[in-house]
Amino acid sequence: MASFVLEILRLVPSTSSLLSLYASLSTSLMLLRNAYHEFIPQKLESFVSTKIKNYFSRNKNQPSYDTFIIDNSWEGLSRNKLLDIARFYLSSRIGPKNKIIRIGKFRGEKSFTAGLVKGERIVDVFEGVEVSWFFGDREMENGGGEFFEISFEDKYRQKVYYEYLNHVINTHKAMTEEEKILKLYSRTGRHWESIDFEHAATFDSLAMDYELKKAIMDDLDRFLGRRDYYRRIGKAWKRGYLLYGPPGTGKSSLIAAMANYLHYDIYDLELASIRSDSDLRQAMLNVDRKSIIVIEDLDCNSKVHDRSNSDDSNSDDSNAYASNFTLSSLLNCVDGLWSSCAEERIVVFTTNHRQVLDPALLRPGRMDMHIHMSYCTSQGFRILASNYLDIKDHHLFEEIDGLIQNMDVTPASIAEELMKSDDADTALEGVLNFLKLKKKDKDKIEEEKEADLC
Ligand SMILES: Nc1ncnc2c1ncn2[C@@H]1O[C@H](COP(=O)(O)OP(=O)(O)OP(=O)(O)O)[C@@H](O)[C@H]1O
Repeated sequence: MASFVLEILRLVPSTSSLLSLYASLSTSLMLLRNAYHEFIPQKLESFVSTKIKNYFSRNKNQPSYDTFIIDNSWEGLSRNKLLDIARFYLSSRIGPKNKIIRIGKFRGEKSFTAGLVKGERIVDVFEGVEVSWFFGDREMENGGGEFFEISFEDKYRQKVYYEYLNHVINTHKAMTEEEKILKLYSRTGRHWESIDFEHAATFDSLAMDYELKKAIMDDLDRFLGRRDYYRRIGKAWKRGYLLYGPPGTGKSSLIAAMANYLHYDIYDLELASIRSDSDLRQAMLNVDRKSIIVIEDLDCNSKVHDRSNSDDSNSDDSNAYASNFTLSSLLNCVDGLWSSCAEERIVVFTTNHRQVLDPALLRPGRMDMHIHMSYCTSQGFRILASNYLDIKDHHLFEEIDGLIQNMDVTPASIAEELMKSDDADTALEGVLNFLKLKKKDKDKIEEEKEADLC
């Protein structure tokens, strides 16, 4: 027995040999760790450790999550529309769990609007799948700024990608179409900003001849119903109108009537605010579908004046009118290659003096329809009387008709007279006196001219 114990003791390593084994083992481990950090890139290292963590967390029945990011860091000119869609969609998903929310009440809206605050999270449930949204803001680098993060269990990746995101887009579409309040956009800096557009003008209230009015409405109807036609003939689905005529003949009113008729938003593009060709392209590309882009008072923009009457015609670059943008760039956005990047929209140019515009803008095919906004006619006057006084006939109509036909008076000035009284007799007397005064002035000028000739 004693010899057996002695044998066992001999086999057990001594304390010193155990210590030296421990020392060599820990040295090897340290060397291994240093080599791992030195030769394995950090990205690969974190990938491996995430995978290991995921593996163990799965084994502990803890789900792993995937994340989609919606931001504006994409290369290119146009804004990521999913940002706006997400913001709008989430405003309808804000619930009691959100401790801090933004609230506001805006023109045209019956109740409050709620919005997410940056740094807040919101959980949406889609067909039993929990989707967590985070609204954040990065430094403004690479057009970054605001962003959304959508996180969900990785096993629902396909569902979120193919079904949930479409659900978000479709819900946004249905919400905006259902309670669509038209918007009037203008540019501040490099961005479009909007306010609610509540102009009451309609084709019914427009004082212009019936035939012209009908021709415009028919043209718009044809445009709306011709999506496939435009595809077939290989043209972008858009339409251009040039409205020309003296101030106060209703050019802006016609644009408002068109927007109300089509239910399109208006984008008011001031050429004076455009800084370069790329700025112009960016402005045009960031216009949504179902919109009217309005470029008013073209004659006030030196860049679009008739080149044949301009000193610039002798310059090296005959297209460059000023330091900001070129006419060719404008034309390109209207009906060139750039115009085909956006569809279902209408471009309206207005001018008080068509004759000073560059012929390139006026050549056939450039603008689909040239609409002359004329001085007030008898038909126009009847419409104004019906709008302002709610009357279809009056004993003064004939005398007023006789004067209006031979004079250059704008619908705006007749409208101003009609607004002076709610009483039809008084208001029409006012119109008559105004016209008689105008006629007197006109006769005097003609007499003076004749005298000069003699
Ligand atoms: N054809 C019209 N039908 C009905 N109202 C009109 C018409 N023309 C002018 N008015 C009235 O006159 C006001 C001014 O008209 P509007 O601004 O549409 O004219 P405009 O041609 O766009 O003028 P400008 O060239 O100065 O911008 C309108 O608010 C409207 O009340």
